[in-house]
Parts: sequence; structure tokens; C-alpha cells
Amino acid sequence: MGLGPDLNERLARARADLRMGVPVGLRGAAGNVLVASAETVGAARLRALMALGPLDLALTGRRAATLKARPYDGDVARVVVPEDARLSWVQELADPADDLANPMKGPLKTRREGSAALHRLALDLCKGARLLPAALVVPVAEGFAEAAGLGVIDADAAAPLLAALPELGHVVSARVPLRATETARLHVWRPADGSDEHYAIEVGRPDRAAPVLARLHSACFTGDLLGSLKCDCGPQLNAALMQMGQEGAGVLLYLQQEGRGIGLANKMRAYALQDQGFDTVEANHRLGFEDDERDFRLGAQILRKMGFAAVRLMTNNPAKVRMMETSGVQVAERVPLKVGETEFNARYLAVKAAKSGHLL
Ligand SMILES: Nc1nc2c(ncn2[C@@H]2O[C@H](COP(=O)(O)OP(=O)(O)OP(=O)(O)O)[C@@H](O)[C@H]2O)c(=O)[nH]1
Ligand SMILES: [Zn+2]
Repeated sequence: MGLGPDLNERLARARADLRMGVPVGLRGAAGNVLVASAETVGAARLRALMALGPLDLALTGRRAATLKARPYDGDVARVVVPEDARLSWVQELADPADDLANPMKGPLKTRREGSAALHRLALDLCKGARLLPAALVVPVAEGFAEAAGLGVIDADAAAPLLAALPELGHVVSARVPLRATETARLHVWRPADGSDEHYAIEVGRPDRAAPVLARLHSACFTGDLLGSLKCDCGPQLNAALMQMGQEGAGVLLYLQQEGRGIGLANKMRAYALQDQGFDTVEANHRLGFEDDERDFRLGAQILRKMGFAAVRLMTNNPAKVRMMETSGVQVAERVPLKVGETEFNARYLAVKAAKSGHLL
């Protein structure tokens, strides 16, 4: 292997570029394009992209439905960017913050001919970068991106890599006595694709031959750290650790999947939409996301690597139970975790029960 970056490393760089507003080249069977995040692209780069040829704004089918734009490619819509479009036009299509105040955004023309494969990959990269799922896409000649000094991704090889689960490596572990239990050890797990590290808190020395009391906790900055009353995450985190402490054994995975996998900035956008009257699921859809963008296979991989084949899973979410089972970790028992209901999160919990099948 040479010293240059492999595809995984190029993808990690591409996500960083998109976050900085720098375009990225994609090349594949569907052609050669430059893509940029609609959220972070600046006015000067937008003008430069428009000068290259017919520009598309790729949106997810979810966002397109809110905007009444026809997604001819199912989960992706390719909106034609008018020649006189300004940056504010692009930003307002990407970001639903002003949808209610400014509902007349159309009519939007969407592209039907050609392939949407590169647009779909661009949206995956935006999601992976925890940006709004909205990407500018413009065709370019072969070699153009390289000559411009931009990062280039082999799209046909990247799509299956992005769908696969990154391999996680154990970095370090050390004892961290907690209020809930003095016998805790924290393990750091690092994904090979350069994405965020995940943590496992092992309580006591659980018997690997029996189902372990386990919790897959998704990071929630507002609930876990600030004591937000809008969700039940903080009390669930504490209650799970307390129960593990009382039983003397358990494992809590702290997965960096803030906002059900959309990142804190997008979760705060979802909260702002909830202030406008939308529920937690509707808010995700208006932003262009699915209800839940988390990949629970991650948790299963960490458990297996730690030597656990079966769990007593602390959750009210049946999807977590299903994903564990299909990822090769047997769920011997579901242990309900009902704590922390407040007047502010009662509706949130009711919506999760009604729309996401959570058990009350
Ligand atoms: N997008 C979005 N994420 C939210 C919202 N409220 C809380 N979250 C996130 O949802 C996740 C909470 O997940 P979990 O505690 O695993 O909850 P769950 O999937 O309902 O499952 P259990 O708690 O195991 O029953 C955290 O990542 C929070 O940041 C919201 O309104 N919108
Ligand atoms: Zn929360």
C-alpha cells in the first residue's frame, strides 16, 4: 500500500470538506460531478458552481414531499436550480426553518432523465457529515475536480462501503468509579471510517456465558448533560447505570448517535420545528431525514467484540430488539426502562409510542 489515502480515508476527508463548504468530486459509471453541501456552500462558490453548467439541488424524498417537488427517483429529488438563483433560494429549500413563514417556494422543476446515483451518494455524504441532507450537483469533464485540487471519490466503490458497517477497534479502557457504581470501566471504540468514537461502560465483571444486562444509549447532549426535560434520556442513562450497579454487572453502550443519528445541529433544527407545532417524527421528515437514522448494528458489533452473545436489553424500543437479533446478539429478555416522564416530554413519548411502536 502506498502512502496516499484509501477510499475510507477519502470519504472521511470528503465529509470534512463538505462541512467546510468545499466541493468534492464524484466519478463513476453515472459520470463526473462536483457536489457541495447546500448548507455550507458560500455565495462565491455557488456562483462558481453555477458557471460550470446546469446545477441540481439534490433533496431527499422526505424534503421533496414537504416542498411538493416530484421525486422521480423515489428517495431522491433532483431540483433544477434556476440560472438566477441566489444563495438564499438554495438555503431555504434545504432548511425548513422558514417553511411556514414563507410557504411559496415553487413551483419546483425536478429532473427526470439521467441517473440519480451520484445525487444519492452526495446526500449520504451530507448525512454522514451531520449536515442538512441537501447537495448541489453539477456535471464536469473528466479530470476537472483533480485539476481544481478537489478531493475525488470513486462513487461506484463508495456506495457499498457507506452502506456497510465500519469495523470498530478497541482503543483503551480504564477504571472510572461512578456515583451509580464504583466498579465501572470505560472502553473506547474507534470506527475505521474516521467517524465518532463510541464508548462502552462495563459494570463489574459480567459473566460472558449468560445474558448480560445491557443498554444501548444514544448520545443526547441536552438530556444527558443539561438535564433537558424535553426527553427522557438523562433519567434513562442514570437508571440504567443504577440498575447495573445494584445487580453488580452490566454493560452500557454510549453510542455517538446524537438526535437519533442526525447530529446536534439538526436536532436543534428539529426542536425549532417542534416549537412551530410539528411532532418529533414530522420534524425529522421536514428536515429531509427518516424518523430514525441510527444504525444499531454498531452496538451489536461492540457487544460481540466484548464477548457478549446474549443480552437482557433495557429498552422500550422494539426496533432495538429486532436489530440486535438480526445482528447476531440474542435478546433473552427485554427490560423496560420507564423513567423521567415530565409535562414537557409527555407528548414526545406519546408520539414515539404511536408512530415508532415504543412500548408504554
Ligand atoms: N431527531 C430527534 N432526536 C431526538 C429528539 N428527542 C430526543 N432525540 C434523540 O433520540 C435519542 C434517544 O434515543 P434512546 O434513548 O435510544 O431512545 P429510544 O430509541 O426511544 O429507545 P429506548 O430509550 O431504548 O426505549 C437520542 O440520540 C436523542 O438525542 C427529537 O425530538 N428529535
Ligand atoms: Zn434526549
